Amino acid sequence: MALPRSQARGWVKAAKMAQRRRPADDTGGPQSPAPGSQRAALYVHWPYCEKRCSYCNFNKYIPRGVDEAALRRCLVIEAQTLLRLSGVQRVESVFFGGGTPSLASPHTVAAVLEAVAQAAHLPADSEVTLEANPTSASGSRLAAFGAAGVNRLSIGLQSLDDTELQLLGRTHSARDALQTLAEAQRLFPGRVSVDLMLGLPAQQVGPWLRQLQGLLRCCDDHVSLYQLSLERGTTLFTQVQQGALPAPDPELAAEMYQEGRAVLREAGFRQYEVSNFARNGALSTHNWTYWQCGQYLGVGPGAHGRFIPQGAGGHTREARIQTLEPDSWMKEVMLFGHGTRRRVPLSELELLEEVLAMGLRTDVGITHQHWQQFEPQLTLWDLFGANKEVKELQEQGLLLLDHRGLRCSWEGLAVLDSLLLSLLSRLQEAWQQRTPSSVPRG
Ligand SMILES: C[S@@+](CC[C@H](N)C(=O)[O-])C[C@H]1O[C@@H](n2cnc3c(N)ncnc32)[C@H](O)[C@@H]1O
Ligand code: SF4
Repeated sequence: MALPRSQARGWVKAAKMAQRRRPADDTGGPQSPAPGSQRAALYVHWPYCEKRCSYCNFNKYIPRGVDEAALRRCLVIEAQTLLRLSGVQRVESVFFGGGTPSLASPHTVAAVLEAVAQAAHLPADSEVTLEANPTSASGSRLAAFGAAGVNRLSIGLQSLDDTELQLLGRTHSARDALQTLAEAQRLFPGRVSVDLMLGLPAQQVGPWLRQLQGLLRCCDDHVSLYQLSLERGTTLFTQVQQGALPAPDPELAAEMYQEGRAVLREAGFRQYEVSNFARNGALSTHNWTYWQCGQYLGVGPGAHGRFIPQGAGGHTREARIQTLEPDSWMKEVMLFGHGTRRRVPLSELELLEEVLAMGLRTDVGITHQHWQQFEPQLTLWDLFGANKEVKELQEQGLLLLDHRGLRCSWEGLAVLDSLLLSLLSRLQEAWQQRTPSSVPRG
């Protein structure tokens, strides 16, 4: 029986949501923590923002007053607990995301890093990224974050057009954003990323491309392009629903994306993932771990993690989700040492679906060696070598299956969602055809 399309779509969405770095070379990726190894990446969620942006439905809160000392204590305790539960001994990267982590005090960032370094090995050259909003990232604050251990910045520029920034409910102007970008590059040369959105209501291809070209004249070596996803419950969604704003046009958004990636390629950027572009090897090590299905620990309200807990048979990887609301999360951390709200053991098939959906987001795709780490018996050739739909996708020049493994072509990467539906269906079909005795354990 094939995978129901609705379930396959769930995976496509999950893989997209995971958008969110030591380079190897300009064709491969960084080494990611292997499945079940004692290495992991660590994500820390700062749950507060100054103001709600009109499009954002991330787990964030507008505080009346933050007891930062208490929050810091809880982040430290939870990081220590999850490192102990996972048996992780080496942390390859740390990512402070949010919310707006550039609103945190650099002291909080330093305290979390110190706790991680005490509980595990945190190599001196580990990538430590902070998401920064222009309004809370003055030069002196960025320098203080650098002194606290941050060595990479991801700046939420979103647009270089003040009218669009107002529509998005951002607290900064294009000028603020460019000033922050210049200061960031002075302090973290070669390690500054910018997020640019596309597909906004009423946005046109030409002006947006001129924004991108303007950005390329002053940006560093990493750019993320995010297509607006109109999320229920946001102000923007209501404005569109009530007719106050035109609905984003998916065809225009697709055109912006196609033209944008061509402009970035022309400027020497490698599209190493569906939304991410880097030159001079400036890939995100941390995000690479997600796409390669390495282990990661998620610390803070609403953070997600994937790791094999020690002592519970030691084989099954779990998806962990921390309690969303900061005050409830803090109470749980003080009581239990962590605020894990849900632990979901991943079946072997679910893990393979993740390997497929996440790996194909990258230009490297899934190498045979990588696949074998997760599934030693059923090879990529066994699965897809004789499949009619896969053959058709290869003939259309969208997919490649060869001695290296399975990956999208340049054209295929732009339409990954439609390819994934067929591939995930084929994986589930093959899985169900196996006799129970041939299903590997571990
Ligand atoms: C959740 S924010 C956190 C970092 C920071 N607070 C900021 O605003 O830049 C991370 C990125 O997610 C993207 N994002 C958030 N909501 C989105 C949406 N509805 N559609 C597309 N991208 C979105 C934005 O581009 C943003 O840069
Ligand atoms: S986009 Fe960033 S700043 Fe805006 S509400 Fe979301 S997390 Fe906060």
